Amino acid sequence: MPVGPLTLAGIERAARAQLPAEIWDFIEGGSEGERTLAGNREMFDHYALRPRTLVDVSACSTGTTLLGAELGLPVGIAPMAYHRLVHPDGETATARAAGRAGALLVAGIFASRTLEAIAAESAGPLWLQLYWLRRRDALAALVERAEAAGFAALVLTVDAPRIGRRLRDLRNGFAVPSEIRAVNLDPGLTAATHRAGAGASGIAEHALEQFDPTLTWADLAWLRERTDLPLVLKGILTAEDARLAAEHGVDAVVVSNHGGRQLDGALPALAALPEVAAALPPELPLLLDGGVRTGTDIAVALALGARAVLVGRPVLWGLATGGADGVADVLGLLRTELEHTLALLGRPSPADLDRTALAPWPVHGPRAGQRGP
Ligand SMILES: Cc1cc2nc3c(=O)[nH]c(=O)nc-3n(C[C@H](O)[C@H](O)[C@H](O)COP(=O)(O)O)c2cc1C
Ligand SMILES: CCCCCCC(=O)C(=O)O
Repeated sequence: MPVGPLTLAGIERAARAQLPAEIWDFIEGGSEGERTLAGNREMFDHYALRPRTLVDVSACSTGTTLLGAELGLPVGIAPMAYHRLVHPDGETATARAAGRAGALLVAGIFASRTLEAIAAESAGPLWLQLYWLRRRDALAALVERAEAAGFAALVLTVDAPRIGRRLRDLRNGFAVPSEIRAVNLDPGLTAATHRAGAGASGIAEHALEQFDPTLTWADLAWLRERTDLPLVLKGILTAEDARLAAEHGVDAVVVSNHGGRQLDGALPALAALPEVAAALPPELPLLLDGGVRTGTDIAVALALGARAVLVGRPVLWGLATGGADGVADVLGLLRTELEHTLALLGRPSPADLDRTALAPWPVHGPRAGQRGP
């Protein structure tokens, strides 16, 4: 009897085999030389775990709380545009799987299913990610709809005044197929997304037209005036910006370099985590995304100060290969791996993880291909 994938890498292989090359490139790719994309993964190799023994681990739990909500595991689904690129059900299937697992779902402003349909399928905490659009009326309308649909927080992405130079998309002349739309936005607003010639990217063209690059800290007040929902900033990589975020009263911060898709050469997310954690008041929830692929990775991020992690591409791999069941497989594997890690590390719950769980990885040299069978 065939055994299903035992790691996210197995699901990745299956997704790659079935997706059209230009969609694969859009999902997997980073910007420019993809150094930050690679660095996100490599940074996890800098840490070793320090297991404690003779600890009762008969009842390990992966649960945590985040902005007042209970999570079954300290994992959320990162906001990603257009889930329908990989599966006809799109974000509603993702929402179903997140709810089943007790994971957070951060729906993207460029979701390809409506906010209301996503909320109807969602049984767990649901946040909405926003870009700072020039058309502030469209943003205000979205905030209102998100509140009405039961979204519990807003996530403003602050690392994308424009889209990074994604060479794969430029080579492919990538444009989003016209039948897949950002249905929560006016079609006039997103038209450029669907056109691109050779050497151009519809995504980048769209962002140049619609994203407002004048966004500064002072603009956060505009959002605050329109909603009582908690405000989360995504895309913070420095202590300076973490301090400013706290001073401006944000409710949580996501350490992120956008999965290596924006500023190439930017710090790997895990490398930025310690300085951001040190700069924030301890009660302010901190999340990390970028390169999280195993339960061990989650444990390392939590030990360095994250309350939870967001996972991006692997969710689209799962969605591509099995719809809601495929996403459930991804979240289930992460939970299984994290639970094993906690038990063998002698830290029975996420709250038991701190810097004492980590040491520098003591062996130098290339470890390529040593990630298991
Ligand atoms: C296909 C794709 C689309 C994305 N779309 C968005 C988006 O609309 N808004 C956003 O804030 N981040 C977006 N991201 C970035 C993710 O939220 C997240 O920061 C990143 O994927 C995390 O890294 P990982 O994929 O290595 O887990 C996107 C990422 C991918 C791969
Ligand atoms: C034209 C829509 C812009 C979508 C941007 C999605 C995104 O952030 C990404 O990383 O890709």
